[in-house]
Order: sequence, then C-alpha cells, then structure tokens
Amino acid sequence: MKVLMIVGTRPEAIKMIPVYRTLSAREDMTACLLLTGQHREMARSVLDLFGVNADIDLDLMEHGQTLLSLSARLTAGLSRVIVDEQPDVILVQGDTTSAMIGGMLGFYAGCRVGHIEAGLRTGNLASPFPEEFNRRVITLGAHWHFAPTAAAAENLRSEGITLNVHTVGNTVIDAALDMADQMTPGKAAMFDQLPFLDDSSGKSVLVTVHRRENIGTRMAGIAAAVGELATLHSSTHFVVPVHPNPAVGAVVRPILESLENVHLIAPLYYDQMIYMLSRAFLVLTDSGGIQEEAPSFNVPVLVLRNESERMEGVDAGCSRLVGTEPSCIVKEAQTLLSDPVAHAMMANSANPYGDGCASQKIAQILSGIE
Ligand SMILES: CC(=O)N[C@H]1[C@@H](OP(=O)(O)OP(=O)(O)OC[C@H]2O[C@@H](n3ccc(=O)[nH]c3=O)[C@H](O)[C@@H]2O)O[C@H](CO)[C@@H](O)[C@@H]1O
Repeated sequence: MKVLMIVGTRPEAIKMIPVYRTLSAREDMTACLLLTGQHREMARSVLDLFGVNADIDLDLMEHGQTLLSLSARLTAGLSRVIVDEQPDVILVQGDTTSAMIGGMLGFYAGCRVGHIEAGLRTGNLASPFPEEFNRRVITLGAHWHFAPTAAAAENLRSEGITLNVHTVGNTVIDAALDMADQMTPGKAAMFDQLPFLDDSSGKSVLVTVHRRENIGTRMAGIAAAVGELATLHSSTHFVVPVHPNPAVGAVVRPILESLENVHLIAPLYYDQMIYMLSRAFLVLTDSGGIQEEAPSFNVPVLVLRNESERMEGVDAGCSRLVGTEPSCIVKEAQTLLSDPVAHAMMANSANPYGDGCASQKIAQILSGIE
C-alpha cells in the first residue's frame, strides 16, 4: 500500500512525523512524505530534529503569498505528484490549506483519504478562517476520520459521518513524548539563551501568540496583560518566543521589550519548546498544539481566545478559555501564580488529548488489522 503524506506547516510536521515513522517501519506499506513548503523553514526544522527527510519537497512558499495564490500553486503541484506517484492512500493532518487541497485532490483522484485530527469544530465558519472551512471540506472527502478525542468523533457523528470514524488520540502527544526523551540539546540551547533557567526555584511563564484572528487590538491586549503580570511578579520570568509573522513582533515588541523579566526570543526549535513546556509553571497561548501538549507536562494553560475547537482540555480542568481582555487574563493568571491549590488542581488533571499511541492505532487501522 503506497501512502502519500502531505505536510505544509510546522504543526503538521510535528503531528505527521510520528505517523510517518510508524508507517515507514512496516513492511506492508510504503510511506512517502511530501512537504508543500506552505511554511518552508519551520516545517523543515522539525523534520531535521526528528532525523526525517522529505521524499518530495514542492517548495511552494512565496513571499507575501495569499490564500488564493497558495491554493493555485498547491493544486498544480500536488496534482502532478498524485499523477506521478499513484498513491493508494493520501493522509492529511489538521486544517491548513495544504491539507484541504491535498484531501480534495485525493478525493478527485479516487485515492482513499485519511484525515488525522478529524472532527474539530468551532461551529463558526468565519473563525478560525479559513481553518474551519478547510476541516469541513476534508471531512467530506475523507475515507478514514482519525478523531483525537471522543468529543471530536461526536462532532462528526452529529454531521451524519458514522463510517470509519476512529478515536485514536492526537499524534502531537506521540511527538511530544518522543521529543521529551531526546531534548538534551534543546535544554542546553535554552540554558545558553536564558541563563536564569539554571535556577530551579524560579518560575517561568511561557507565552505564545500567533493566530490570525488575534493580530491587532486583541494581541495588544494580550501583550498589555503580560506586561502587567510581569510588573506584579517581578521574580517570575515571562518567556515569549515571537512568531516569525512580522505582524506579531510589531504589536508585542513595543509593549514588552523594556521589561526586564520579559524575554522576547526567536521561535523555538521543537526540542527547545518541549523543554520549556516541561519546565514552565504556566502557559498563556492561542496555539492549538501547545494546548494539547502542555497537560502531558502537568502545566496549566490559559487559552487566549474567545472560542476554541479544543474544549476537552477545559472540560478536563487542564486549561481555561480566558479570551483576550487584559483584565480577564491578569485575573486568571494571578490566581494560578499565587494560589498553589488552584495551580495544583489544573496541573494534575489528566491529558484528554492522548497517551502517545495514536500513530500505532492509525497504522493498524490503515493496514486493516483493527
Ligand atoms: C494559525 C495556524 O496555522 N493554525 C494551525 C496550526 O495550529 P497551531 O495553533 O497548533 O500552530 P502553532 O504554530 O502554534 O504550532 C504549534 C506547534 O508548534 C510547536 N512550537 C510552537 C512555537 C515555537 O516557538 N516552537 C514550536 O516548536 C508547538 O509545541 C506545537 O507543537 O496547526 C494546526 C495543525 O495542522 C492547525 O490545525 C491550525 O489551524
């Protein structure tokens, strides 16, 4: 069975590599990993860390690309590969434009499409844009729906999708646990960059923001809240890897760069990120993947969004949706920074997103064993 696995962005690489490695180790499958180049450098750096080479690199990224120009190039590039490679199965992950076009072309070509991380929904087609649309299109053409949680599987059933829906966990947990076993270089790099990490008694708060819907006023509100928290908790370090999208730095730098205990640093390599997660006291984020990973390291998460397609963490008690209003963020973070009981209750909640075995389950389903 020939399986073409399509990856566009950093999080797709993180979530697809465990499946690629699992399929590659099997004799009944030939796995072919394709990078579209939607986010060129960030996706490649993940492959390098896991010691994986792409079989095909379309290198499609263009400076200033729009959804329209990207979709056109993806359609042309992926169509050629599907005709040349004749895969039996196409695997896509998540809800990016690479995943949506890959799933759609797979359906057109008569391949069986497997959707990893199926069934996430906000119920609002306009937010996140275009991801909610992309997810629904992929669902329509998919043969297998690999839902990360029971709630995601239920979302699919409520849309009438009942065949081949499998709750397998999220492959990001496979990747995070794997990286946690080999993060020594990442830890050393973080110690070089942030020497205060040497002091094991110091608290660190990890902050990441990048979502399109937060850029602008909302992101300024988030940065103002971080600034206020940093002033109130002067012995706590706030570590902010700044997303490469220049719009993010343009908002957060002027608000936070003068604060001594706020560290605005470059995006982290994945081993560095996993070290920081394992080490953080609290995470403030609008990232999907980080929400899913942090509970595996017993770190509470405050989600900087007004709605989320990942409510399982909130229901399990690992995370809280705090929106982007500075006063709400400060209030919730203050509680966790100053009340050990409130912190422990969140930190000790079990991770609802998986146990690290999702890739094995996906491989077994693809090969018809399960
Ligand atoms: C805006 C956007 O593109 N969102 C997509 C992104 O979500 P998501 O919001 O997860 O994207 P992020 O860019 O936050 O990536 C998260 C992943 O990158 C890692 N990380 C993050 C920051 C850093 O400096 N270093 C690092 O290694 C995190 O540990 C995590 O594993 O990918 C998902 C998976 O396809 C999609 O469902 C989302 O629609």
